[in-house]
Amino acid sequence: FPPQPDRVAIVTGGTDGIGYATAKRLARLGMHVIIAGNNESKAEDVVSNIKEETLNPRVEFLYCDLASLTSIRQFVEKFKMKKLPLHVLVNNAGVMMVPERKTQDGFEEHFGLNYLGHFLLTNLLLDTLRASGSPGRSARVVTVSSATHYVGELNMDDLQSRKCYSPHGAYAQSKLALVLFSYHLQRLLAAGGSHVTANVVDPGVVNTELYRHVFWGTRLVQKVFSWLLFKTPDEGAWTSVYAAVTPELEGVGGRYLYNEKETTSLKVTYNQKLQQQLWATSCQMAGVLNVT
Ligand SMILES: NC(=O)c1ccc[n+]([C@@H]2O[C@H](COP(=O)([O-])OP(=O)(O)OC[C@H]3O[C@@H](n4cnc5c(N)ncnc54)[C@H](O)[C@@H]3O)[C@@H](O)[C@H]2O)c1
Repeated sequence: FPPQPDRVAIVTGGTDGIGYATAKRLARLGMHVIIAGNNESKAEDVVSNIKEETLNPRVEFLYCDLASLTSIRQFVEKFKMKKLPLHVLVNNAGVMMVPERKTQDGFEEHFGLNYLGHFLLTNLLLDTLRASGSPGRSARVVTVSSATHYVGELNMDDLQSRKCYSPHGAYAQSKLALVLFSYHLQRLLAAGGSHVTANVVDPGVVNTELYRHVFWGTRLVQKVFSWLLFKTPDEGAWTSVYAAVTPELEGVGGRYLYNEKETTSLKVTYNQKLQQQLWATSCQMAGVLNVT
């Protein structure tokens, strides 16, 4: 990929796993990388490791708890005080199959953190993204979903899974919502004529700590056969990095990417009415203006 010395990126969850590998790769390309995360205990080591390995001094950590709408707003305020442009936003952070619990604002955790947190973050950063994209050099929103979205169901009457909670179902719903979000965002951006694109990526099955809440048997398989069945975090980051910087995707949005190739997502994700419905509901939940 071409060097990106004058570009700025935010990577959520960039202290671990795929996010860490993504942040490091973008830093290696010369980007100013801001890691947005809640893992403060690791932040200092992570930042100094990336700086050392990439010889790029422009790597920093800014606290952002995606399970708190207030924290997200504070993060955006702090970021905006830096008066930096923003060329790439990687919505990467996530949790998987956690027991039933709620975010600070009372949303089911997968929905609230994986989906709604990124929905708010992206909305609050759209003005900066719009101002930073230019003809032939668009700003990019890259959202990390998962193949799990293929078995997801969006339950508009019970987005918080109150009637019946299944950790897998709630994770799948959050990843499905991210695909719908990304497609609708792309349509909004294109309709507004802005030089910002939105794509969604599936990293594949990657050997990270995301699996900490799954059944112990699966954990065992991960430990023993990771070399055979799982991608490394560096390999898992590849599609995110591709979507963030490849010249092949200049001006191109609304794609679902797996192994750096466009592929089709679940049929229902192309339902524009549902995309719009989810967007409108999310605006209410996150307290942002619905501009559609
Ligand atoms: N690992 C896989 O096989 C796989 C497969 C498909 C999709 N994904 C997706 O890739 C993304 C990255 O996952 P990973 O595998 O690197 O997992 P990981 O557990 O290694 O990393 C997740 C990151 O999210 C951050 N995070 C968690 N809660 C947060 C919060 N409240 N606020 C801010 N940050 C928070 C963590 O601190 C961590 O940095 C996730 O969105 C996940 O759904 C992973």
